[in-house]
Amino acid sequence: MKQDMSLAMAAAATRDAPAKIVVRDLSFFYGQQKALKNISLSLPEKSVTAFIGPSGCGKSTLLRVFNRIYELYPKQRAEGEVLLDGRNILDRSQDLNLLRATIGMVFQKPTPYPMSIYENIAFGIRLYEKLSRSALDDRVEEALRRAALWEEVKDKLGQSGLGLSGGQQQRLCIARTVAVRPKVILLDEPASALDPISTAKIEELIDELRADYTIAIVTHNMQQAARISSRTAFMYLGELVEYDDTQTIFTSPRQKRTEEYITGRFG
Ligand SMILES: Nc1ncnc2c1ncn2[C@@H]1O[C@H](COP(=O)(O)OP(=O)(O)OP(=O)(O)O)[C@@H](O)[C@H]1O
Repeated sequence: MKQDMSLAMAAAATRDAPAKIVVRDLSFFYGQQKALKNISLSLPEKSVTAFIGPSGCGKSTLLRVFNRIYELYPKQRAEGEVLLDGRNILDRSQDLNLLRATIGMVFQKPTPYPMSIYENIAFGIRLYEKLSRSALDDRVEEALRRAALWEEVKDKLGQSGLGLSGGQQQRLCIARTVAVRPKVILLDEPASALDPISTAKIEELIDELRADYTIAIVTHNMQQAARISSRTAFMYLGELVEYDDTQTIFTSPRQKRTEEYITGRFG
């Protein structure tokens, strides 16, 4: 009941929030295969939007378009527009390094760099800013605190990030993303490789980050989508089937296919 109330409040706040990202008629191709079909939707600012749908429906592909990771692969291309604060990030003139600092991404498998915990955070900051050692120390601490990891690592900042547990590694990756002060954070199944306690920590963290960042999360876990997002998009075979307040999607979806999916009748 408490959860229903807070979701309803989050949804109401989201309805009034300005759009941070506006997707217009977006299609995506892996060679000849059209993996996203004319998607249009807006992500409200400072809120969590969840993307759900059966395997292969295009959730990760959509997230990968938002920071143009696909550019690394020659046969992949996007058509349409993705406006961030009104500017089309698919435009050729967009600086990709700047884009990836503005729109950070965390993957399913924790991917710390093979360097110290401190350097995992400091490395990205140094790419974009020239800071004194003490200012850098402060930024590293701030990022680790934001990711609820500081208390666990403050006495071993010089040790390898690879020596942390899976859940801690994932929070380190979130800290690394937050450290460069992005506007948007993309999370691609960030907790699916983690145990329930680590998953709960990541969910708590997302709940805190929503106050400052626009967050898009792909998840297979429908309870997780219901717990942490205020808007939910249901995708199927590269199409956006339904997009609404999370509570509406989970309690009274308009499309039959959405209902079948959330009630576990397919997928
Ligand atoms: N690198 C690739 N090359 C060719 N086709 C791809 C590639 N990556 C994904 N696809 C195809 O694009 C479609 C969408 O895949 P995508 O990974 O975005 O789906 P998804 O909803 O995230 O799936 P999952 O939940 O299993 O991660 C699928 O048909 C998939 O086979």
